Amino acid sequence: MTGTKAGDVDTTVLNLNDVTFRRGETQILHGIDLSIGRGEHWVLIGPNGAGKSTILSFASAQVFPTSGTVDILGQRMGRVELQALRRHIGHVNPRHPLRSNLSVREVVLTGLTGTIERPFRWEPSPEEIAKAEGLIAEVGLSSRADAGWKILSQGERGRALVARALIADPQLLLFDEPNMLKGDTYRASYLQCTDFKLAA
Ligand SMILES: Nc1ncnc2c1ncn2[C@@H]1O[C@H](COP(=O)(O)OP(=O)(O)OP(=O)(O)O)[C@@H](O)[C@H]1O
Repeated sequence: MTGTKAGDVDTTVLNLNDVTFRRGETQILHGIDLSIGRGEHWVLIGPNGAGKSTILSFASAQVFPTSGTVDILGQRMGRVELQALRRHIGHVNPRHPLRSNLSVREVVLTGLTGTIERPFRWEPSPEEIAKAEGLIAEVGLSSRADAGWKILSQGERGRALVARALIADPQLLLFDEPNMLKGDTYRASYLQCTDFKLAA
């Protein structure tokens, strides 16, 4: 879909080649080719149920396609350790599947481990905590840093997820349903995203 050459690790951050996705008898995606180069900004637009979130689940190294290949940051899914790959991807997912009641600060810190839950025995460094606090302030959540996930509003969760997505200085930043972020938060996160991609 772009002029970027597939497999060009230096300039291609994401490459989907002839990807299909099937669940049961239902063919959800078929024959998807998508190549995204470093520094490019893309928007996926389509009707409800078209498969946008499913494509983002491949791009974020969360879900394997039924067939076809997915290369993320020069690494082929199925041939790399997914958690290591996820640490380089910022994914703002409105269906963030957190089960425990981590605080905002802890959720943001899971961006460093590439996990949903806080890993057993993992302790962030003082520098990492300071970075989390800075991002929490940037998304306007400082007064909620100790609040548990379960009591957060949808908008507050969205802000926390933006900070989580940015904390590891990702090489690939994905927003699912960015319209859940309103006003200044959205603008701030978008500017961060733009700065990052221009610098990459
Ligand atoms: N694991 C699954 N099992 C069965 N069906 C699935 C699964 N994952 C996705 N689907 C179906 O695939 C279709 C595409 O879903 P997806 O969430 O990717 O759409 P979308 O384009 O993001 O939609 P929306 O704009 O409504 O968020 C939907 O009909 C959904 O029900």
